[in-house]
Amino acid sequence: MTVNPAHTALWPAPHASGAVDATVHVPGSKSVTNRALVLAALASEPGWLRRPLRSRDTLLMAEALRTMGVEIEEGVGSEGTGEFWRVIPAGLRGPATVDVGNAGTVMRFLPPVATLADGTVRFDGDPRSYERPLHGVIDALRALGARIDDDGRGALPMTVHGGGALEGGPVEIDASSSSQFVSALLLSGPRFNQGVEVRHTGSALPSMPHIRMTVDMLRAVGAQVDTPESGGEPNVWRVTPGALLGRDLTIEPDLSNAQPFLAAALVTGGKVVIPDWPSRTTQPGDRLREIFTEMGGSCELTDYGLVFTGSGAVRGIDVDLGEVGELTPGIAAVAALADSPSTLRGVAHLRLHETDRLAALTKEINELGGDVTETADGLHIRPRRLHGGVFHTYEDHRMATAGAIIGLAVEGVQIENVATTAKTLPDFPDLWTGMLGA
Ligand SMILES: O=C(O)C1=C[C@@H](OP(=O)(O)O)[C@@H](O)[C@H](O)C1
Ligand SMILES: C=C(OP(=O)(O)O)C(=O)O
Repeated sequence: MTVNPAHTALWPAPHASGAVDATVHVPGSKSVTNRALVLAALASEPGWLRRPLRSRDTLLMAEALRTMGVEIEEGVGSEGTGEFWRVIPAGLRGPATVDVGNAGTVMRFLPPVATLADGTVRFDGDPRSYERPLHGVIDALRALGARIDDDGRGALPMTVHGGGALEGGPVEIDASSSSQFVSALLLSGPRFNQGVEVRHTGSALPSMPHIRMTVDMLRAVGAQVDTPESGGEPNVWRVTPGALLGRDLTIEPDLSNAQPFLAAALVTGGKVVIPDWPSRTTQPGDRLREIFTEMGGSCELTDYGLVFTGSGAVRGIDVDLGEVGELTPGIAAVAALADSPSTLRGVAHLRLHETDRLAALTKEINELGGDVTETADGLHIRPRRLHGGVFHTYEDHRMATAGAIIGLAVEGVQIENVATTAKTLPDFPDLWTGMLGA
């Protein structure tokens, strides 16, 4: 096996010599960009995405849709409007091969789309993608009338034999390992002959804000969606069949990717401004306003954006992160630098994210001298004086940014493969050094 030198390269994480004071323009949301691409591809007229995120996960999504026949033109708008993608839907077709990389959104959102294609669509990806749960999507699609060949594990690689249409209707799934199973079925639901009714039957469903994001974005393109919150049964979502509108959508900044920059203000007692922070959003990163305030900061949401200020003190926290699991690595990093212990709960499913995040955080923080223990569904973090060393990242973008947060406060931290941040934030190293005024 050849080793990619980028994967073993070490990046000296910059140490902050004082309080940071910066404005950071954070690129667009991965979750919004990839939903917008799917919905635009399924629409009955062209649509626009403005300021889309250009990162590995979103470029994989765009490329996959292109291989199924969708046209996506890229351009730059007039002054100040930034880049745009114009999506021109077409009859979806195979044969096609989709590389999902290690993008949960691509591997889960596209198999339902592929059932609508005329022809076979082969799905493959990074080695880790073979281990990430997909059974909820595969079993549900089979129950709704799709023909799918996999190797019997209910995982990648697999082939969807698209028949040009899918019957759809009611289906039960256990989405306790990923909310993306529910989002995947809902996103394509309007295009199934009978729509779809998804009933989650397992234990706690993680990442509810991401399901709300799916529902909001479906409604914005004209879909009719009934949800538990709109008076329906608990754990049941129903999408009525119907055509989708093309939309002109400006993508919000990725609030989960704003996390390391806010954390920088918190751990250095400085100030960071994130322009264009939305006043209303379904992004889970919006919970950072509350979580990082409890950990010692304060924030003000203005018309310009979010102004976040650290106080100099960093406090531990006891918090259930089940709704906002993707924030866990950054919160764990801050917790390791706090003045009191933390307990992070409700995130057992992170063991099947980009890497086993609970094991990776425990190992890497402890190797810098920390005291972290894994629990059944999270982490106990007792802050200790940390020292420098190599912070391994396991091809996980959020491990790399977590290590960078620790590096601000601890001299001599080296991040392995910082390039892995390209999954959702290719500009990370430049934004980070820019924030520090380097
Ligand atoms: O739908 C989405 O865009 C996402 C849902 C969540 O997945 P899980 O429910 O699998 O945690 C989240 O962690 C992921 O980063 C993005
Ligand atoms: C879990 C994540 O990604 P994915 O969309 O691949 O599930 C994440 O970005 O933290």
